[in-house]
Amino acid sequence: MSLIRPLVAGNWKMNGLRAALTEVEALTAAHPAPACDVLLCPPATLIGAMVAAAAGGPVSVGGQDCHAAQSGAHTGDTSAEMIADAGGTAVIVGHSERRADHGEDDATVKAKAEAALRANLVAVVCVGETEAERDAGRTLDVVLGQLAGSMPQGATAANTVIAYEPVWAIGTGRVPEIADITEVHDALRKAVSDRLGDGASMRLLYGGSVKPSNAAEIFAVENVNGGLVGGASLKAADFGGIIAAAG
Ligand SMILES: O=C(CO)COP(=O)(O)O
Repeated sequence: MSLIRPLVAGNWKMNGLRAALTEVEALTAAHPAPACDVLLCPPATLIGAMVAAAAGGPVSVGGQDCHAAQSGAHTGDTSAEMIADAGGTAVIVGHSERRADHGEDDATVKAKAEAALRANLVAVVCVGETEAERDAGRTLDVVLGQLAGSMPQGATAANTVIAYEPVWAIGTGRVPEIADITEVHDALRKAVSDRLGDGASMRLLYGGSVKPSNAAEIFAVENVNGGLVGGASLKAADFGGIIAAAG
């Protein structure tokens, strides 16, 4: 890991009722001053309550998705402005589960990322190849293509984070070889540096079966600046172990 302050982000996906907020209190008590930024993205129903539970501590709160529009006739959707109004400071866009379950293409993800910036949220833009794409030797093509198509206009190292999440590593316990993570993150670094004036300091997260037991090795990769964590972000003990590894 480089001099960039790492970010360890948790994506609770469709998990968590109010009772789970005790995990945030436990995390804050155990890690009052971590050596990385910490973000938790609960379901939209919990954003406001999590902001309250995390008050005064190091944990920032974000959404898992937003609509591209600010408001309007979009039943069931949440705008970036609503996430900000609830106290959120970031939003994940383009997660592979959104791309797969809701047919979101790069143009949709880009519009959502631009909505995030419009609302002064940090956009966490996800990219990643499927197993078939990796087996076909297309990993870099796919990931760099998604990056080019999903990057918001106006992106800077301060307002945009890229998360590389190989689809086949999500929730499977399978993690790419360190050499493979290195190859993709080096390519992402070159791409953001070529495109943005301050791309050299943009945070590039790895996601997919990050655990306390493998986090230190992954975070030691030069162009990995933290992680996007699913299952292991649900419990303070696990997530705390990953936060400690980012120090
Ligand atoms: O999809 C992920 C985070 O967005 C990764 O999920 P897991 O950490 O459960 O593999």
